[in-house]
Amino acid sequence: MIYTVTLNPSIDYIMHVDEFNEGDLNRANTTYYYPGGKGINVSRVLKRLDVSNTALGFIGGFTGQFIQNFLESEEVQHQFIDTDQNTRINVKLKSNEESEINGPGPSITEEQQQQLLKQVEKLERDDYLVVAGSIPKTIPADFYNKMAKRCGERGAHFIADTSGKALEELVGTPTFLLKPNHHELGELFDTTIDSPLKAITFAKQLVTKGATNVIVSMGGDGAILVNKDHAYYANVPKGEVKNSVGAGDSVVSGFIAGYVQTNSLTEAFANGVACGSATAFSDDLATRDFVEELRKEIKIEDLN
Ligand SMILES: Nc1ncnc2c1ncn2[C@@H]1O[C@H](COP(=O)(O)OP(=O)(O)OP(=O)(O)O)[C@@H](O)[C@H]1O
Ligand SMILES: O=P(O)(O)OC[C@@]1(O)O[C@H](CO)[C@@H](O)[C@@H]1O
Repeated sequence: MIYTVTLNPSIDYIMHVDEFNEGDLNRANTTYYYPGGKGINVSRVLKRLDVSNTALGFIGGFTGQFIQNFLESEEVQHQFIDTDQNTRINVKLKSNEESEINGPGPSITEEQQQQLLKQVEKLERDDYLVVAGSIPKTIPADFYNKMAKRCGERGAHFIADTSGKALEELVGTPTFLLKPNHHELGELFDTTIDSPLKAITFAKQLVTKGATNVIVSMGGDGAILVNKDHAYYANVPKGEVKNSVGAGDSVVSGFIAGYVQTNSLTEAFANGVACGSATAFSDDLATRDFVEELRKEIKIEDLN
């Protein structure tokens, strides 16, 4: 089974405003409400790719109820832990530029954290656990490490898509896949990643320190996948970017779907990139047909 973890889910409130003027009354012409949080996005896209999975994490209040109803309407399984407080609402403002305001989210008690760790202890050999998103302030920054350790003990694959202190804490911990974008990788090593070759250099350091595979997505400039034997580069398809929210998460979904369906890392990587672009070129998340269409445009090169 594949499990995703979202410690701080959200309703993503998407507002399209023709021309946003700071300090003025602005009126949106279209708005959308989607369940959000990186793990939940990974779950929704996996389901669209016919890969059954279960979403874990903390959820609460009327906003949490909306997310659960939405996931049920899409037949995404979930086993969330109730937080008593409202799940946050993140505002995604789409005008000439894309701006985001993410809420802090509810407080998570020590007891609730233990409940989640207990769920992870039930994982079985060859299961997958995907942790994705930031760690809220009330949870220690090394919380993902505790999950990674439990996965290791159970023989399950641990995958992380996170940034900042949470990513820093994971360096040196055995992981099946880390998926930073080039900004997050640059921040980790206090440098600017401005080319695939530079991304490969720093991704290799993560491999040396315990990551089996590292994918670095670089928006419209392609992506790399590095492991101890290879350094692959993938181009991205051409198209109009409508929505970058969830594009990185979709890379993770496409990779996992490709890997469990074909057992080939290069096929998984290409599928991941196709899936990221299918989301970037859509209003909501990628659909299976669109991923298949874009997959044909992606070529993988081994740069090692
Ligand atoms: N301009 C683009 N053209 C084609 N594909 C794109 C473009 N921008 C993003 N993508 C697709 O989305 C994927 C993820 O993009 P990016 O590297 O920006 O990740 P991210 O910053 O983690 O995403 P997110 O916005 O979800 O946090 C890319 O690997 C690619 O497949
Ligand atoms: O605050 P975090 O956890 O860093 O990011 C949360 C978030 O911005 O990431 C997703 C897109 O990747 C959105 O659905 C969600 O609103």
